[in-house]
Formats: sequence, C-alpha cells, structure tokens
Amino acid sequence: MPPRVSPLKDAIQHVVSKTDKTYKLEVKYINAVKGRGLFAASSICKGEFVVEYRGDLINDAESQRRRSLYHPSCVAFMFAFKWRGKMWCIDASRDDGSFGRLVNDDHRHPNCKMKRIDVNGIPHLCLFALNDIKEGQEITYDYGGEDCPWRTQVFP
Ligand SMILES: C[S@@+](CC[C@H](N)C(=O)[O-])C[C@H]1O[C@@H](n2cnc3c(N)ncnc32)[C@H](O)[C@@H]1O
Repeated sequence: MPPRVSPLKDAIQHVVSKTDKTYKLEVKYINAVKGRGLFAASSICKGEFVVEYRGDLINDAESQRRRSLYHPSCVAFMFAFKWRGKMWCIDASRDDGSFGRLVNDDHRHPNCKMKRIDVNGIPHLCLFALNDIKEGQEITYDYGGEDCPWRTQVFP
C-alpha cells in the first residue's frame, strides 16, 4: 500500500508518472449499450483522487477540426473545458489503455467529480470521490450538458 498523501499530491504523483491505480480500479464490460466501465476493486474514501482523464490536450481550433473528422463514437471521448479564459479539450479518443477514458456518466447519483488541476503550468482533468465508494461499485461522474442520448432513452 503506498504511503498516505493528500488527494491533490496523490493526483499530481499519478499525473506526473502517467499511472492509474491498477491496485484499486478495474475495467469491466457492462453491456452492449454502456460498453465498458471502471469499477472500484477495493474501497475508496470520500475526497480521494480516483483517476485522471488522460488524453491529448488541444486548443479549441484543433478540437473543432478533430470533431469534424471523427466518428461520433470518438467525439464522445472529447472533454471540453475552460482554462485561462479560453476553451481547451482533452481528446481521449485513442485507446491508450488508460482508465479515466472508460468512466461512464451518471447525472443523478455520481460518485466522483471532475476537477481541473494544474501541474507544472499544464491543466489536467482528474476525478475525485464525492463519497465513500465500496468495492464493486462503478465509478461515475456527471458528464454535464444536455446532449447525452442515453439519459432519455428507454431500454427494454
Ligand atoms: C467516455 S466513453 C465511456 C467509456 C465507454 N463506456 C466505453 O466502453 O468505451 C463515453 C461513452 O460511453 C457510453 N456511456 C457513458 N455513460 C453511459 C450511460 N450512463 N449509459 C449508457 N451509455 C453510457 C456512451 O456510449 C458514451 O458515448
């Protein structure tokens, strides 16, 4: 077990080393609609750093260019955010084996929150636990926005 550090320090360590908590998290296939998801392999405490949403950091112009070229299934991996007065995007469409890109949306009862942290002057998006998460629970956050089709779809 790694030594106890603050959630922010923990996040920075994982950002810098580009590592995921493979000892605490696991990827599982859920179903044909949701695809894969990220699950707690052991308990996670409220406030804890969970995972970075890792990908290419690109500016708004590059984001628009990629959006016009990508299949919608890849656009779904583009996370836009504001930083220093401008729009930026983390493009996680390339499957690099990282865990953050596999976290699904839950706008009603999310157990994590996405926060921006700056590391060496570069913005990074990280998920932190909103409450204690039990072993076996799916890791989720509120994607925000209104354009998530699965929120209104009724499945048989
Ligand atoms: C960033 S990816 C998450 C990982 C994805 N489940 C996978 O297997 O690659 C976002 C995509 O996951 C699916 N997704 C996320 N949250 C969902 C939910 N609550 N219900 C159904 N599908 C969801 C949608 O297809 C969405 O475009």
